[in-house]
Amino acid sequence: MSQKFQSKKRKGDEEYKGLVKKISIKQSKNGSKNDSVASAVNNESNAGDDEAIIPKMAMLNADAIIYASQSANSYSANDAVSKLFGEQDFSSIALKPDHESRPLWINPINGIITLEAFSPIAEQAQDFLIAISEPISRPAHIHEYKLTPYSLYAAVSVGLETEDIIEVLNRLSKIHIPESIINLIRQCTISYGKVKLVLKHNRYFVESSYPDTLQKLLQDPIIAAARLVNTEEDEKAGIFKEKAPSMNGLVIVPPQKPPEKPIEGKPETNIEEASKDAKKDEVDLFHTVVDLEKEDEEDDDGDEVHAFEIKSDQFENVKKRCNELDYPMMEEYDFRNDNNLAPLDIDLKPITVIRPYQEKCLSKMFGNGRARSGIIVLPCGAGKTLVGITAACTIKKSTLVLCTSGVSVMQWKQQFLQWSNIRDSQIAVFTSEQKEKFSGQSGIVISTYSMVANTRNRSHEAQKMMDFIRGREWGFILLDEVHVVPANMFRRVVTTIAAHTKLGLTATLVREDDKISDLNFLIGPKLYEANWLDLASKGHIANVQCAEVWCPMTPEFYGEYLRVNSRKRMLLYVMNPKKFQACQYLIQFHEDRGDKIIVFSDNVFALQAYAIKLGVPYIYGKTQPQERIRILQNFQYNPKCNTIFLSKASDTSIDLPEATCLIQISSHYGSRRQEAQRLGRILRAKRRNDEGFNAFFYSLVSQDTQEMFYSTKRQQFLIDQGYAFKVITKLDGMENASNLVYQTKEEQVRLLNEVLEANENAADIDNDVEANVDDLPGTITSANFARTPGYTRSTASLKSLSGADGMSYLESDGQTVRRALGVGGGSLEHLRVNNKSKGKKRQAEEKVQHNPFFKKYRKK
Ligand SMILES: Nc1ncnc2c1ncn2[C@@H]1O[C@H](COP(=O)(O)OP(=O)(O)OP(=O)(O)O)[C@@H](O)[C@H]1O
Repeated sequence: MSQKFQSKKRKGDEEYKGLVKKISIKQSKNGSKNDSVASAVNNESNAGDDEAIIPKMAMLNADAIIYASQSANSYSANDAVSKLFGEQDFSSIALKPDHESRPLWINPINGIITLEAFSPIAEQAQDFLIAISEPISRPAHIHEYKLTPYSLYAAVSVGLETEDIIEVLNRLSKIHIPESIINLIRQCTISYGKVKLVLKHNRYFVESSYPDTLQKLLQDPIIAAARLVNTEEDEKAGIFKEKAPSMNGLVIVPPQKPPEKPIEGKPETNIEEASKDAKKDEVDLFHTVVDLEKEDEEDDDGDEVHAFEIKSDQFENVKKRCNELDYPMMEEYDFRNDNNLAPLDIDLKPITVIRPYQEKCLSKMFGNGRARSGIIVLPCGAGKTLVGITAACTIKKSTLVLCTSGVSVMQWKQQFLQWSNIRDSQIAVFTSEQKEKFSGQSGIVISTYSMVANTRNRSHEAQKMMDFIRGREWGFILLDEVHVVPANMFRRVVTTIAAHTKLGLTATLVREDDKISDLNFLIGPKLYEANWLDLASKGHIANVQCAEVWCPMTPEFYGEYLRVNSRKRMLLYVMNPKKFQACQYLIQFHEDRGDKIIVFSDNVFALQAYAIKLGVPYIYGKTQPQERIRILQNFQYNPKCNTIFLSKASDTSIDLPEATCLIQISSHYGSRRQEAQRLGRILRAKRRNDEGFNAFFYSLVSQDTQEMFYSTKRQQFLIDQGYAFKVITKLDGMENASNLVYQTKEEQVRLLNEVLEANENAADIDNDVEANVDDLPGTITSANFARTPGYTRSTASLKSLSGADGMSYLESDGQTVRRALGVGGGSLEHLRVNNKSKGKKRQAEEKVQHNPFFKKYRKK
């Protein structure tokens, strides 16, 4: 087990112990466990709004853990070696006789589930585990998941029930489910998912199949005061039927009909059929999970649903109160029966075929014929946009889409027009530049979080647009890149706009500020999370070779690095001449192979210095829109423009499927999310289905500097998704390259002086990003593609390429770091030969005729 892995584990265990301690103190103060929970609820009620919205899940978690830690010793066989394993000694737990055919094991102390990903039923087991637990780490052979109160809440939200979860887990487990885990599941699911908030005919109803729960809620003074007693008109309208008087005035909602058309555009692919047959045996073995959902539907049909109405201006208070009472309300929208909101005439175009995993996440959202609010997590480039559009086509009501930048706004609009039959007049854009309204009763508005959440300095036009957005009821609100929006901005948006269904989309449900829990309650539970490597193996996203390239510092740079303050240090390790050379060498190497390369730097000083020195075009926050479009178009369609430099401005929202190689020269501290988003720029590579195709992701780090620490931190998310980072300690062949920059000591010292003379602010990241990104027009779309010259790009055969062969590397898969010099049989030279004629041809072409586009970027 690697040190990193162990320290992560230790940290998790310490957090648990911390919680246990906290709870124990509360218990001794308050006398009993229940009192402690009650006091926690009271404390939360008194806390600010931010905390009150989050129920006491952590407390539940801690309660369960107390149980677990008390019984920890009972898992030890207490033999001679037990003490070596401490609390992790589970030698007394008996394996089931047929444990070999069962794929998972559960840690009774911390709820971590270890899955054998090579088991024949691993795929189905993964589906189940995704529904009930958080994926922690999913490399090729062994996966780790963790049961948490949030994940169990999400499980209940998509229709799983307590006993079913325990039953299926038991079937899949090599050991009998430990008592501590059963307790955790029971405690976390007992009250969740039992109460729903349903908006019907513009009236809010609290619904449940458990009348006792509703009675309990009605005993709360705040909820009781918010209740609206049903009138006779309701009965006449036939919406409800009074239950027996003993039900204290609760009404019974007629059972839901199953949806006529579950999801628009359901694919009927042969692949699906074929894999169904092949997996029949496994499915038989796994029938419990599959049947579970069927049984649910059947049960649902027979269930009596009870409800009471609440005043519409009180729904936020009731929601908050239910959270405090630990009965968080799931939000569901009965869109098929909503005759109040004007319908939106929108359908997927007949040519649109959604992929199986896209269908799977949508089935979690629309599983019971209503629309559930929640979050869908799909890798970058896996098609979140189409998932959102399909959801809008299913709900068919006015839709508000919020994105992080003006660029994304334009891309969303273009994608709506591409995939659906929506008319141009029905789709409006609200950005700092355009303030459009749709015509007619219903339509789509696409805007940014900042436009909607901003409360200061609104222009008259913007204010009118805001009144338009706030003054109406939205059937659906789509929240793109939910993980990046600051919590307070998010709260402002979600609480001021009336929407029946909220869907959050993201690739990286990690926030460096650990505010993910806010999202669970502001939007809803996570409905689905896809496996990156799984989608790559099926060709939906590209296979990527990841490598960290270690660049030694020159003695002069390192001497200054040890001397100067931390801001200048950053500039020194980014501007290290050896890194310059590595970058240039990799660009040449990959251009010769026929790759299109993006070089990322979030530091503008370095971005400009590298790009100008290497004669390559670059885009950063201050680049004018016209110039930006010109550069991107050249990158996409000009065979002579194969490399561009981009700043932080293009981390997300840039769709360049031509890009097949990414080199990162400067990255902002240890952001795991940013690293994943950058990788996302090449996951959508057009050529991903070419035989043997690999995209390449290089992170250049200066050896023995802070950058190495940040780099390791940044990679963690991708390592958890199963990506293995090769560490290249020496780029094979670089020493023989004669045309590299900064070869002589004089040149290196001159560069050092430039860095030392640079203003302190030169170490800043591209701060113009947020300010400018809203103003930037979209990247190349099918609409403006028509206006571009008819360039085509020939593809090289990549059959024989297998990665960074021949380089000296260490491999880091999160668990091992091993030296593997020259492994792979090939060499850089060998790889170059495969595309040599093509590379030579290109060089020859360039020699003859310099493209005027580059002139500006070549150093005079
Ligand atoms: N079902 C599908 N059929 C054909 N093409 C698809 C499908 N789904 C997605 N795509 C294409 O895949 C590409 C990536 O999609 P999209 O931009 O929605 O990804 P994303 O998940 O939002 O990525 P990111 O997180 O990086 O923004 C787009 O070019 C899109 O048109």
